[in-house]
Amino acid sequence: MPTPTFSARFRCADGCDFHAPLTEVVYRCARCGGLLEVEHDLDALKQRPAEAWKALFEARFRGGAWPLGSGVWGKKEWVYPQLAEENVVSMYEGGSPLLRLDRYAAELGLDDVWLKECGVTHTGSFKDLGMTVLVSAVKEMRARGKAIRAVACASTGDTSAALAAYCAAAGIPSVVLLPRGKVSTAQLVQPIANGALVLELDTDFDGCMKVVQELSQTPDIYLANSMNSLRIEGQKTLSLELAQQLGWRSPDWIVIPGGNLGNASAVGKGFAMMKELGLVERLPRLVVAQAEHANPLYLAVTAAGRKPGPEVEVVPVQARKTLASAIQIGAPVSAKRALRALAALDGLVEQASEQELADAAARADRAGAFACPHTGVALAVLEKLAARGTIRRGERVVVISTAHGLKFSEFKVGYHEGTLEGVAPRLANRSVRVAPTLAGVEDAIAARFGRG
Ligand SMILES: Cc1ncc(COP(=O)(O)O)c(C=O)c1O
Repeated sequence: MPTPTFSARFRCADGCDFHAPLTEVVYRCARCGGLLEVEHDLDALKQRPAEAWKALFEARFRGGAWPLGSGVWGKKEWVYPQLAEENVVSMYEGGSPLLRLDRYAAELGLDDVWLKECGVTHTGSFKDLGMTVLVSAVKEMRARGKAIRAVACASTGDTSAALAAYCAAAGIPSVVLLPRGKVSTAQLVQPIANGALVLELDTDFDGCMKVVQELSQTPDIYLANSMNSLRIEGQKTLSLELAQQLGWRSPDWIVIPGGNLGNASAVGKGFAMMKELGLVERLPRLVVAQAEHANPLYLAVTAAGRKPGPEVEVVPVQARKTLASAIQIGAPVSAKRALRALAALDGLVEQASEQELADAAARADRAGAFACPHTGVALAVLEKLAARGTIRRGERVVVISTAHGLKFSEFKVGYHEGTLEGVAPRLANRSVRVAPTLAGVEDAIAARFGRG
């Protein structure tokens, strides 16, 4: 049988009859102004049976064949099928570990808890998954003669790191708008090192987002935030990859931290596509976890007093300072997309306080993880749902870890030294200063573990 021709294009996510090729500079529907999504020719994809897709994806996974060994480009037909291979800008993203956290699960009265470590990747966060697609698309557009001077984003830190790295690899100028004083040192130094134009604005993320949207009205400055649905296509592979790692079975629950809410919608899209094409039999339930200091989705769903769905109106809030700085977002651009994913995946929204997120990260660390504060938000919400009996023993849970803990060393050190504002560290582990002698070391061991 000849290989079917796979294709994808933009369409209005709100259902207007608006379409555009992926090589066009367009972020919103020309009719209603709503966000776009990437629409795949599902009939063409269905011509290959589910078992054949699984075998193909597995054969490519983490292999040496460039770029198909990438977790994203190994699924190219489902992401951006028409992209010319020479325009792929890849840093071997994806292929991140899925850890089983047995000791942590036992503390919660659960027995099947996994951590999908999206931070174990080139720039240390899940943002690489979407950025490889977006920057590749820009390379393709430039190769076709489109005048794109630079690619720009507003960021709480991780998006800017990914944009700068992929643009540096491709030789494309990048501009990042950061809220001054609200990103970690490690996050700030990444785009600086990769040669981006780093602009620190005296505002919060929502303020940066407003400016970058105005900036990208100029067609030669391409917008790299996740309102650009090319990013969602790459992030969607997270679902495919974790299903693959679980033997093409959906977990019962996925718990994910939510800020601008692009990632939650990407996870929903990945599972919906796998179900439609027969790669998984059922959908998992989706839990979006928000920091109590930046919780517009939680407030909206609670106020509506109903299951989350697209009818819920999300009213922007002034996000307050949170240890989970990358999700300090009060006006989530992808709220509607995420609400659709929550409706499709029988979802829930919960929140976590600063104390809860910090303790949850420390608790998981005690069982071998090294959780960033955003992952801490998701873990704290898992702990609440387990305590409430919503998530039970015998159910499989995957928590999405969105960044590497090392990017947030100020948070980790602050917790254990007891210097985090408003947090009483219940699980602090202080280093012990001892005399440089055998007796000094033995005394310290005895003090912690008792005499042998
Ligand atoms: C580490 C980390 N976790 C979670 C998020 C939230 O993702 P989203 O904005 O897609 O909801 C972000 C980015 O905003 C992030 O950088």
